[in-house]
Amino acid sequence: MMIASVIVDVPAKQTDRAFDYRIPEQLKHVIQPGMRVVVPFGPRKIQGFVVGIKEKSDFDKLKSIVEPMDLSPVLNHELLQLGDWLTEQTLCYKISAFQVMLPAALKAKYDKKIRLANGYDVEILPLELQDLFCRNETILWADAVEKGILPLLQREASRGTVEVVYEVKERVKKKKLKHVFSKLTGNELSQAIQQLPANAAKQKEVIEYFIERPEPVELREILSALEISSATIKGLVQKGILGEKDMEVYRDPFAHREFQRTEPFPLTNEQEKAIGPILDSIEEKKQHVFLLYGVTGSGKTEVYLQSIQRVLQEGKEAIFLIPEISLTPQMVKRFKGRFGDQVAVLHSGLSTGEKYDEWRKIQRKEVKVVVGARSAIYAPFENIGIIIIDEEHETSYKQEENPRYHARDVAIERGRYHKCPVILGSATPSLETFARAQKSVYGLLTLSKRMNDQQLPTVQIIDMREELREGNRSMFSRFLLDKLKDRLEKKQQTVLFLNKRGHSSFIMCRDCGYVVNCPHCDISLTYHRFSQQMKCHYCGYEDSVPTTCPECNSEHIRYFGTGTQKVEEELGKILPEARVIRMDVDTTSRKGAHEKLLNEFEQGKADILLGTQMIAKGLDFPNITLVGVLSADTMLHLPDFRSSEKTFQLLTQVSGRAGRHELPGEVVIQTYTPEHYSIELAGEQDYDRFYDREMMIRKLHQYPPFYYISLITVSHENLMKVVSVTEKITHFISSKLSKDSIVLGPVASSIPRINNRYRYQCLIKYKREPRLGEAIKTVLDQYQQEINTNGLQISVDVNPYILM
Ligand SMILES: Nc1ncnc2c1ncn2[C@@H]1O[C@H](COP(=O)(O)OP(=O)(O)OP(=O)(O)O)[C@@H](O)[C@H]1O
Ligand SMILES: [Zn+2]
Ligand SMILES: [Zn+2]
Repeated sequence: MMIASVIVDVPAKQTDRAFDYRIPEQLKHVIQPGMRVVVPFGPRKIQGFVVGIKEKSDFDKLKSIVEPMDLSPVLNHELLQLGDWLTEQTLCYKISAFQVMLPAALKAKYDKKIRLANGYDVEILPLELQDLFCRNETILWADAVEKGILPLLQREASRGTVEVVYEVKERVKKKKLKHVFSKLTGNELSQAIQQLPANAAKQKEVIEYFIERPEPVELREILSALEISSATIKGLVQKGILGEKDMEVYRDPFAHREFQRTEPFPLTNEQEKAIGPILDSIEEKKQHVFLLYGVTGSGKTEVYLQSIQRVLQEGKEAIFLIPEISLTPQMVKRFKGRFGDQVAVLHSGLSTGEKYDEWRKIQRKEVKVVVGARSAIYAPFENIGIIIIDEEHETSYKQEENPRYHARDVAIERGRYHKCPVILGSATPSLETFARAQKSVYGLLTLSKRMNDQQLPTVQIIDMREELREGNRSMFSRFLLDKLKDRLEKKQQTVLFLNKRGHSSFIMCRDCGYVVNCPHCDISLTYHRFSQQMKCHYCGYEDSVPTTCPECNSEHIRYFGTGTQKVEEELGKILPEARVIRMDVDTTSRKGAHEKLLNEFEQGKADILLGTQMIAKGLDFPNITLVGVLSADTMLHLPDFRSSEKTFQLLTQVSGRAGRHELPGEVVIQTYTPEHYSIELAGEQDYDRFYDREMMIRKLHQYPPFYYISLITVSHENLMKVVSVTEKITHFISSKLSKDSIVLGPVASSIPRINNRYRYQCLIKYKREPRLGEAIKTVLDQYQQEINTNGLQISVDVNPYILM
């Protein structure tokens, strides 16, 4: 008898182990480790992953596998092992570890069918199958099971003649939004304008919009772009000029694009020196982790590209990770330009189905390079030759839900398996990584000069308190304003950066200082200009903006904070001649908008690019000679020991956008705390001194990289309950650890209540605690009953990036 060990799709403590199932005779040669199967579990039939096959079981009465869900394994041997490792490292359930490695389509609801693979004729199939495929383009999986032809199909699948397709049900991920489109041709529209009454200015504006851009547009977008109400559109719909329909908003922006092929540059001396050890490591087939520490614009990307090229020559595959926010069209162009259609791109703009298609290209070895954000680290390649993590310091590489993994750790683990180099690249490495490079745990490769031999841009720090004292109440210092005017005259471009992170716009009473908070969470509500609503970002609570202050009845209660729209308005007043492109979540929510705006800026259609985090990275335009940072310190005051590091990194990245080509660059940083070392040293672009300074502080306060930390957060509706459970946990953990470790708690989390649940935490700092994982598991076991029945929640984050 053949028996399969199966991890079932029930993420709970009691089911977090393999269950044995009998493999029915007719599936004996079908079932393999790494396949998904349907198994009976209690009264239900659920999905599971086969993790092993054996001949004996300790149990006698085994149930049988109902059917397989795949023709070939979706998780290869390496990824199955990686799942075990993830479980150990992040203390998550096995099933969560497997699921995080797969595209959403394989988790979702779907219709499963089998069809002839592209380029094959029915004649290639055995007779029994020919008949079926002659009559139908696809065969339902369920029918194939019933007819008993799965083994036949499987043989064909391994020859590549048939394939399984999943049709993701619409409901799952695809988002449909109301779009407006023109029912008339360009000429007809022009005529229609003539026929409108003279006072229909708004309607005329809409028609002009469609003459310029005939494609359908999302309703919400045109309303905000033209600042009109939906009544204007309705009027045009009634006249039969426009139509409305629901349309899918996701599209692959690269689908129909031709990419111009580029050739490798001859490397500079510095680049040669940096790439040498990487190429050696590829040659020797040895795992090696490198930090490529190169200032902005020093040609890191070219080093990545040429390393990948070597890997491809060896017949191997490459994974290139980049933060979602930097996964710009420019970056994609550089990869597709060099490697053509050997590149798969995984980004959040793809629909579930499109992501699944890209994943399948990887699995079927149709591509050799994957470029993508965090989850692309699980690309199912089997012969990896290099893994590269660009902007390795970015915190988005840490997943903030279970399994709480860091892509850097996964990369190093996979590199170990494949015996290949792992490259961590940054101009501002994380302290953890730089410290390891200093201790030679990682190889240190340095690019200290910019490509064009230009100096790094000069940086001027402006004290905004001083401005205020001298009567300047504007959000622009006089110095920055002068520079802006100067660039306008010279017809050079400026990037204006507004730091939004940790800086939400809230509603405040100017008379009494009252701030509107969420009634369920101890945090202020965020104002959403578009819907004119206030929203809680933690529980979703929504309310309209009060017209008078609930505290003092004053009418001076309003939106506070500097949004990009507000900056744009102010620019319009002080520099009316400047052409401004604004990039933020509002103007880039539509697919392709991001690229379109950047293209316009590149083509010189604007003088100033104004934006948030999304413009801090990756821009490489020759005409940018000035970068202005409007609010440098908003992030400094977050309750997070990494806030100085994040501020330094961000300021350095933004500054790096200026003067990357022939023209020299200049940076102006406005701040209320010019004396803070992370701002001062970002001004000097002196990473090394920042590193020394910050390391001293980390050492003093016993934080990473001197100590590891783990965070346990307890939450419950009853405050007393939370405090007492956290206290017990703190005691228990302390008793299990060595005296060199520090256990802090119980303390209230920095957001002490979310969705009416109180939150307390216990923070553990340690250098080496092999028994910590076990101790935490014991805690979870002990409270399992309460977690299941009375709503207690305990979450564990090993190496947390968010401490709130
Ligand atoms: N060897 C080379 N010869 C000529 N030009 C090069 C060479 N290497 C890189 N470049 C060009 O120099 C510019 C900067 O290089 P690149 O964008 O690779 O730097 P980077 O270090 O990745 O920058 P950042 O991290 O700031 O985005 C690019 O326009 C690139 O095409
Ligand atoms: Zn008030
Ligand atoms: Zn809330």
